[in-house]
Amino acid sequence: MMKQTIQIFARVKPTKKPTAVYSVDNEEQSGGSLEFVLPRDLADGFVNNKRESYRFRFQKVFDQTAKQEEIFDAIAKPVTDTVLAGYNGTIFAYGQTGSGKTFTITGGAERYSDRGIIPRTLSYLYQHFSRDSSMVYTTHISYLEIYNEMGYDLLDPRHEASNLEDLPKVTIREDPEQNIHLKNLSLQPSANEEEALNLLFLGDTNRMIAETPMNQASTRSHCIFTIHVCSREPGSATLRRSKLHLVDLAGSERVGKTGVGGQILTEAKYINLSLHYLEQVITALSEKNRSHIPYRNSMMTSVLRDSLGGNCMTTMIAMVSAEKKNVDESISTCRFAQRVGMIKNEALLNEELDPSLLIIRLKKEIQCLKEELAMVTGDQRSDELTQEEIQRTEDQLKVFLDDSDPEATLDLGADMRKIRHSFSFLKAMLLGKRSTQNEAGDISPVTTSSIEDMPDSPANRELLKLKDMLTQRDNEISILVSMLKKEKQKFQEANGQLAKISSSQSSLQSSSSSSGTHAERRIKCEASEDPAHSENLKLKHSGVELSMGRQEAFEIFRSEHEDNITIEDNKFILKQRFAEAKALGEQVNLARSSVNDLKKQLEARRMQMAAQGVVGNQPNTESDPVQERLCNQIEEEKKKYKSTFERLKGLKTEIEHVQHLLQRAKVKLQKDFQDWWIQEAARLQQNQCSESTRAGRSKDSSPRMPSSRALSTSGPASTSIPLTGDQQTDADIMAFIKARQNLLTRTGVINELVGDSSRSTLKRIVLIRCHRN
Ligand SMILES: Nc1ncnc2c1ncn2[C@@H]1O[C@H](COP(=O)(O)OP(=O)(O)OP(=O)(O)O)[C@@H](O)[C@H]1O
Repeated sequence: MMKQTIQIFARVKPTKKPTAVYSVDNEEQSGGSLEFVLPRDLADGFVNNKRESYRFRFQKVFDQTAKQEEIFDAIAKPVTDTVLAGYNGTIFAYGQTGSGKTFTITGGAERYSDRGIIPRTLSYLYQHFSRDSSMVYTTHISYLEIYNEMGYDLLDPRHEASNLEDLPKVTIREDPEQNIHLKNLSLQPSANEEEALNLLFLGDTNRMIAETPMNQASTRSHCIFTIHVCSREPGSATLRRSKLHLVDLAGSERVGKTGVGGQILTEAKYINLSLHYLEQVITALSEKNRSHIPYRNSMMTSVLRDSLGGNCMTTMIAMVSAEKKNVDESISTCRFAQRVGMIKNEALLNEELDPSLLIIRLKKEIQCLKEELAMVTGDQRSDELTQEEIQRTEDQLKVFLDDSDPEATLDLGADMRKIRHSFSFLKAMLLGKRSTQNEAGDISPVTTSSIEDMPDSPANRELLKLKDMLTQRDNEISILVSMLKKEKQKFQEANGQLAKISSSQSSLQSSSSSSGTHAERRIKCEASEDPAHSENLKLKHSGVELSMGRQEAFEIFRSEHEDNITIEDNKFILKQRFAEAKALGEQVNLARSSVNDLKKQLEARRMQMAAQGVVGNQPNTESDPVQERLCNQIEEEKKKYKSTFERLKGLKTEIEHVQHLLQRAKVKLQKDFQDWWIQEAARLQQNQCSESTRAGRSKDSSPRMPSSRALSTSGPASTSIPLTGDQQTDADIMAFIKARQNLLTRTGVINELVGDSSRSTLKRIVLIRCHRN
């Protein structure tokens, strides 16, 4: 059992804005401290107007310049190590909205170096698995989102096609031992790092898609990414099961300060309720002699029950902002952390016996006991042995007789039928042997015992000599066989290595070549400037194929979108990495063929030397400088090969990560465009309505674009639509307007006057179309 208080760390988010006066001190022996100094006027009102200085102790405080790698090394690595040893672990980030919780737990969306705790932990775990051959590991992933006290499975494949509300909710079940089980939360197997990262990406994308401007889920929901690790020694029935929860909590700001209404107020209240219950649990745990801990009050505290005061090694990261306007929230986050730091956890080694192996073992034991019991009670089986049982018993007997070990035993179980059959078999063997000796007309039927009776007889001496020779030959043969086996194994290992290299090389090369693998097609599509390819012309989540006008609007929207620079940067980085990977692949190839060449040379040289030895009738015992040189060169090339291969592997992980970032940015772009398009269409529609009403009232013709003209068949909404004169373009525009109008009339949106930004958008589409035509 490992006893430890919850470890608390603080991280200050980087900012360029004016900060409050604060200081970080990590020099102290017992840990670090973070101090805020408030001038009395700033302290007045919201914190405590009697105090000026607020000092909080942590295991360590990470100031604004801290890198993601440092955070992983200091915070996540020790917890992951305990998970590998079979204990449960939890890391959770707590702080106000925008303080960097997601950045710390998952990572930033722009750079590879911004990878957060989750992807780094996955890399670390799978590296460990591949190095540790003494254990067999299996891993599963689950990703739970808690939003408004409801649980959702972020890895549910239906996520993409359904609204959040229509998905099955994850619910809590408690068994009689008070263990928590989560119904409807899938456990996805992940055999390697790539699969695990894909699951993380899938969950994050699902979380983003479910988000609407009205429901900023990322801010208001809690997310728990759990890695389930199972390990066992090969052949052992003992299993170790441990879990690592990586938790990104909702923003912790107070409800009073949010000042919001309607739907958002409900959410804010819920979030605060949820965090409020978390605070209640923390308070109860930090108080001595509290017997009742109110875990059951909320879903999050129920799920994290083990992490809070239970069987788990838990770490909290308090995310603080040093900006002046956030100082009260930061102080309140630190205060919360101080209470969390008082909670003691007791982590147990999660060992259990594999149920299937246990069942087999128990069945065998029962069978033995039954047989023993039958023997003791005399309640023996009287039925005949089956043919199969007879055969097995005789085989066992032969093995026993052939075994030269005098200590060898014969285990027939407690079955008298088998014992009887064995004696009959032995008797038959003995009688058979005697009669063949007689038939062979031996002058005197010499038995083993008669030879042993005359130890000095010539026959006995001859026999002993032959026996010695036989043993000697046997030994020689076994030495030769084991040498042969070793050589064969070496050969197979070398072959396996080469196969691995060429397969990983070919996978990297094929992703970087133009042969059209999935990854490459993705990149090509991203990099394409042709609108017909650039976004596959489909909004995946709406299932709507883009019309030509909409494609063009999308192109403009994309070029002006804030994420466009990041996307372009990442495309550039990706191209560079592919080029690097290709070059490294070539280097690996080169090193490999050079090793092969050198090996051939060495082989030839050895044969040459052996031949010289035969000719000169003298084995050549002197060391050969040529062979030495060749061996050294092989070693050098091998080193080169190994280090290049490692770099290639690292590059592959980076390429996959950047591909994920790009894919995520693409989905976000499509989603933002979709929202913008709907908004623009609604505005345009409202504008049309108001203009037609005005036109109907005053019969006055409003100013129009030079190219516009009314369509006589299209009713009131079409009177001021800017048309181009091009039949296809105009038909496109009108079809869209009509569909929108129908939809909006049905949903009752057309009822107020708005500005004319939508018309300008349409104008832009029309102008582009005219320009292209
Ligand atoms: N250490 C950091 N270095 C660089 N950028 C950061 C850092 N921390 C946070 N950011 C940036 O600040 C912004 C807000 O961070 P983030 O989304 O992680 O906050 P959060 O606490 O998760 O917010 P929410 O509660 O809304 O989910 C993001 O754009 C993020 O990239």
